[in-house]
Amino acid sequence: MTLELFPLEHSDEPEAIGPGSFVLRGFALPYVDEILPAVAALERCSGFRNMITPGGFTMSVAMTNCGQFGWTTDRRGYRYTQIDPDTGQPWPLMPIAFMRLAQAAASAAGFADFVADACLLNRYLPGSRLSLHQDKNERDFAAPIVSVSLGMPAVFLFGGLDRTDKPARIPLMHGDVVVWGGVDRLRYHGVMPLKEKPHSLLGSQRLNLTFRKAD
Ligand SMILES: O=C(O)CCC(=O)C(=O)O
Ligand SMILES: [Fe+2]
Repeated sequence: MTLELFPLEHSDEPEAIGPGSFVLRGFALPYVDEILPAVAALERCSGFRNMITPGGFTMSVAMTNCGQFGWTTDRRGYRYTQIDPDTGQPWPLMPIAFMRLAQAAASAAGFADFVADACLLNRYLPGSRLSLHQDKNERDFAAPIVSVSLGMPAVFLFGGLDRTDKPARIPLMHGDVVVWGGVDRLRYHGVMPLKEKPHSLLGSQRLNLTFRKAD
Protein backbone atom coordinates (compact mmCIF):
# COMPACT_ATOMS: atom_id res chain seq x y z
CA MET A 1 0.00 0.00 0.00
CA THR A 2 1.30 3.49 -0.82
CA LEU A 3 0.77 6.27 1.68
CA GLU A 4 -0.70 9.51 0.39
CA LEU A 5 1.43 11.93 2.38
CA PHE A 6 -0.22 14.98 0.88
CA PRO A 7 -3.68 15.49 -0.48
CA LEU A 8 -3.76 15.94 -4.26
CA GLU A 9 -4.23 19.72 -4.09
CA HIS A 10 -0.83 20.07 -2.43
CA SER A 11 0.97 18.20 -5.18
CA ASP A 12 3.96 19.93 -6.74
CA GLU A 13 2.89 18.80 -10.21
CA PRO A 14 1.05 21.32 -12.37
CA GLU A 15 -2.62 20.33 -12.54
CA ALA A 16 -3.69 20.33 -16.21
CA ILE A 17 -7.10 21.92 -16.80
CA GLY A 18 -6.63 22.02 -20.58
CA PRO A 19 -3.96 21.22 -23.17
CA GLY A 20 -2.28 24.59 -22.50
CA SER A 21 -3.76 25.36 -19.06
CA PHE A 22 -2.46 24.54 -15.61
CA VAL A 23 -3.14 25.22 -11.96
CA LEU A 24 0.05 25.50 -9.91
CA ARG A 25 -1.08 24.93 -6.33
CA GLY A 26 0.67 27.14 -3.79
CA PHE A 27 3.22 28.29 -6.35
CA ALA A 28 3.10 31.94 -5.20
CA LEU A 29 3.46 31.20 -1.47
CA PRO A 30 7.25 31.76 -1.35
CA TYR A 31 6.70 35.19 -2.94
CA VAL A 32 3.94 36.49 -0.64
CA ASP A 33 6.25 38.25 1.83
CA GLU A 34 7.64 40.33 -1.04
CA ILE A 35 4.39 40.78 -2.94
CA LEU A 36 2.21 42.25 -0.18
CA PRO A 37 4.47 45.21 0.72
CA ALA A 38 5.01 45.83 -3.00
CA VAL A 39 1.24 46.02 -3.53
CA ALA A 40 0.92 48.43 -0.59
CA ALA A 41 3.63 50.65 -2.12
CA LEU A 42 2.26 50.67 -5.63
CA GLU A 43 -1.31 51.35 -4.54
CA ARG A 44 -0.06 54.52 -2.85
CA CYS A 45 0.86 55.76 -6.37
CA SER A 46 -1.96 54.24 -8.43
CA GLY A 47 -4.86 53.32 -6.17
CA PHE A 48 -7.50 50.66 -6.72
CA ARG A 49 -10.59 52.01 -8.45
CA ASN A 50 -13.86 50.58 -9.73
CA MET A 51 -13.70 51.15 -13.48
CA ILE A 52 -16.66 51.71 -15.79
CA THR A 53 -17.41 49.24 -18.58
CA PRO A 54 -18.14 50.48 -22.13
CA GLY A 55 -21.79 49.61 -21.39
CA GLY A 56 -21.82 52.02 -18.44
CA PHE A 57 -21.65 49.54 -15.53
CA THR A 58 -19.31 50.01 -12.57
CA MET A 59 -17.19 46.91 -12.08
CA SER A 60 -17.53 45.19 -8.68
CA VAL A 61 -13.82 44.32 -8.77
CA ALA A 62 -11.48 47.24 -7.95
CA MET A 63 -8.42 47.44 -10.21
CA THR A 64 -5.04 49.02 -10.62
CA ASN A 65 -1.94 48.16 -12.64
CA CYS A 66 1.82 48.11 -12.63
CA GLY A 67 4.31 47.63 -15.42
CA GLN A 68 4.77 49.40 -18.73
CA PHE A 69 1.14 48.87 -19.75
CA GLY A 70 -2.03 48.97 -17.68
CA TRP A 71 -5.44 47.63 -18.63
CA THR A 72 -8.30 50.08 -18.29
CA THR A 73 -11.92 50.43 -19.25
CA ASP A 74 -14.28 53.38 -19.52
CA ARG A 75 -17.20 54.41 -21.73
CA ARG A 76 -14.81 54.52 -24.72
CA GLY A 77 -13.83 50.86 -24.43
CA TYR A 78 -11.21 48.46 -23.11
CA ARG A 79 -7.54 49.21 -23.78
CA TYR A 80 -3.98 49.30 -22.51
CA THR A 81 -2.40 52.63 -21.59
CA GLN A 82 1.06 53.62 -20.42
CA ILE A 83 -0.42 56.43 -18.31
CA ASP A 84 -2.77 55.91 -15.37
CA PRO A 85 -5.82 57.98 -16.36
CA ASP A 86 -6.50 58.73 -12.64
CA THR A 87 -3.06 60.24 -11.93
CA GLY A 88 -1.78 61.32 -15.35
CA GLN A 89 1.46 59.52 -14.44
CA PRO A 90 2.94 56.26 -15.78
CA TRP A 91 1.74 53.13 -13.98
CA PRO A 92 4.09 52.10 -11.13
CA LEU A 93 7.07 49.96 -12.16
CA MET A 94 6.61 46.21 -12.05
CA PRO A 95 8.32 45.01 -8.83
CA ILE A 96 11.15 42.51 -9.41
CA ALA A 97 9.40 39.88 -7.28
CA PHE A 98 6.35 40.11 -9.59
CA MET A 99 8.54 39.57 -12.66
CA ARG A 100 10.29 36.58 -11.10
CA LEU A 101 7.03 34.97 -10.00
CA ALA A 102 5.36 35.45 -13.41
CA GLN A 103 8.34 34.05 -15.29
CA ALA A 104 8.81 31.09 -12.93
CA ALA A 105 5.11 30.17 -13.06
CA ALA A 106 4.96 30.40 -16.86
CA SER A 107 8.06 28.28 -17.12
CA ALA A 108 6.67 25.66 -14.68
CA ALA A 109 3.63 25.43 -16.98
CA GLY A 110 5.83 24.92 -20.05
CA PHE A 111 5.93 28.49 -21.37
CA ALA A 112 9.61 29.46 -21.38
CA ASP A 113 10.88 33.06 -21.48
CA PHE A 114 7.65 34.81 -20.47
CA VAL A 115 8.31 38.50 -19.92
CA ALA A 116 5.22 40.31 -18.67
CA ASP A 117 4.93 43.99 -19.55
CA ALA A 118 1.57 44.39 -17.79
CA CYS A 119 0.22 43.38 -14.40
CA LEU A 120 -3.44 44.00 -13.62
CA LEU A 121 -4.26 43.88 -9.91
CA ASN A 122 -7.82 42.90 -9.08
CA ARG A 123 -9.22 43.42 -5.57
CA TYR A 124 -12.38 41.43 -4.79
CA LEU A 125 -14.57 42.09 -1.75
CA PRO A 126 -17.36 39.73 -0.65
CA GLY A 127 -19.91 39.73 -3.50
CA SER A 128 -17.45 40.92 -6.17
CA ARG A 129 -17.49 38.86 -9.34
CA LEU A 130 -16.02 38.85 -12.82
CA SER A 131 -18.26 37.68 -15.63
CA LEU A 132 -17.08 35.30 -18.36
CA HIS A 133 -14.70 37.01 -20.77
CA GLN A 134 -11.67 36.43 -22.96
CA ASP A 135 -8.38 38.28 -22.41
CA LYS A 136 -7.99 39.65 -25.93
CA ASN A 137 -6.84 43.26 -25.73
CA GLU A 138 -3.21 42.15 -26.07
CA ARG A 139 -1.38 42.63 -29.38
CA ASP A 140 -0.57 39.01 -29.90
CA PHE A 141 -1.61 35.84 -28.22
CA ALA A 142 1.73 34.00 -28.30
CA ALA A 143 2.42 34.71 -24.62
CA PRO A 144 0.38 32.99 -21.89
CA ILE A 145 -1.67 34.57 -19.10
CA VAL A 146 -0.36 34.08 -15.55
CA SER A 147 -2.96 34.66 -12.85
CA VAL A 148 -2.05 34.68 -9.14
CA SER A 149 -4.61 34.28 -6.33
CA LEU A 150 -4.05 35.72 -2.85
CA GLY A 151 -6.32 36.04 0.17
CA MET A 152 -9.87 34.70 0.27
CA PRO A 153 -10.68 31.62 -1.82
CA ALA A 154 -12.63 31.95 -5.06
CA VAL A 155 -14.28 29.75 -7.63
CA PHE A 156 -12.62 30.31 -11.00
CA LEU A 157 -14.80 29.58 -14.02
CA PHE A 158 -12.80 28.13 -16.88
CA GLY A 159 -14.80 27.84 -20.07
CA GLY A 160 -13.97 27.00 -23.65
CA LEU A 161 -13.25 28.98 -26.79
CA ASP A 162 -16.96 29.58 -27.29
CA ARG A 163 -18.89 31.74 -24.83
CA THR A 164 -21.59 29.07 -24.55
CA ASP A 165 -19.16 26.27 -23.54
CA LYS A 166 -20.00 25.19 -20.00
CA PRO A 167 -17.20 26.37 -17.71
CA ALA A 168 -15.40 24.13 -15.22
CA ARG A 169 -15.48 25.39 -11.61
CA ILE A 170 -11.99 25.50 -10.18
CA PRO A 171 -11.50 26.41 -6.52
CA LEU A 172 -8.53 28.74 -6.08
CA MET A 173 -6.80 29.35 -2.76
CA HIS A 174 -4.22 31.78 -1.42
CA GLY A 175 -1.00 31.17 -3.35
CA ASP A 176 -2.46 29.28 -6.31
CA VAL A 177 -1.44 30.31 -9.83
CA VAL A 178 -3.33 29.57 -13.05
CA VAL A 179 -1.46 29.71 -16.37
CA TRP A 180 -3.15 29.41 -19.74
CA GLY A 181 -1.72 29.85 -23.20
CA GLY A 182 -1.12 28.25 -26.59
CA VAL A 183 -4.33 26.69 -27.92
CA ASP A 184 -6.07 27.75 -24.67
CA ARG A 185 -5.00 31.40 -24.77
CA LEU A 186 -8.49 32.66 -25.65
CA ARG A 187 -10.51 30.43 -23.30
CA TYR A 188 -13.43 32.22 -21.63
CA HIS A 189 -13.01 32.59 -17.89
CA GLY A 190 -14.45 34.45 -14.92
CA VAL A 191 -14.86 34.44 -11.14
CA MET A 192 -18.00 33.52 -9.17
CA PRO A 193 -19.32 36.04 -6.62
CA LEU A 194 -16.86 35.99 -3.73
CA LYS A 195 -18.04 34.44 -0.45
CA GLU A 196 -16.91 35.95 2.82
CA LYS A 197 -14.31 33.61 4.31
CA PRO A 198 -11.78 35.95 5.91
CA HIS A 199 -8.15 35.14 5.24
CA SER A 200 -5.56 35.22 8.05
CA LEU A 201 -3.22 37.57 6.15
CA LEU A 202 -5.51 39.54 3.85
CA GLY A 203 -8.80 39.65 5.76
CA SER A 204 -12.06 39.86 3.79
CA GLN A 205 -10.61 40.34 0.36
CA ARG A 206 -9.11 38.45 -2.53
CA LEU A 207 -6.25 39.90 -4.49
CA ASN A 208 -5.56 38.64 -8.00
CA LEU A 209 -2.50 39.55 -10.04
CA THR A 210 -2.89 38.93 -13.76
CA PHE A 211 0.36 39.05 -15.76
CA ARG A 212 0.26 39.55 -19.50
CA LYS A 213 2.35 40.55 -22.43
CA ALA A 214 0.26 43.40 -23.80
CA ASP A 215 2.56 44.79 -26.49
O1 LIG B 1 -9.40 37.09 -10.64
C1 LIG B 1 -9.16 36.16 -11.39
O2 LIG B 1 -8.86 35.04 -10.98
C2 LIG B 1 -9.26 36.36 -12.89
C3 LIG B 1 -8.97 37.75 -13.34
C4 LIG B 1 -9.14 37.93 -14.83
O3 LIG B 1 -9.62 37.08 -15.52
C5 LIG B 1 -8.73 39.18 -15.47
O4 LIG B 1 -8.26 40.10 -14.79
O5 LIG B 1 -8.84 39.28 -16.71
FE1 LIG C 1 -9.33 37.56 -17.63
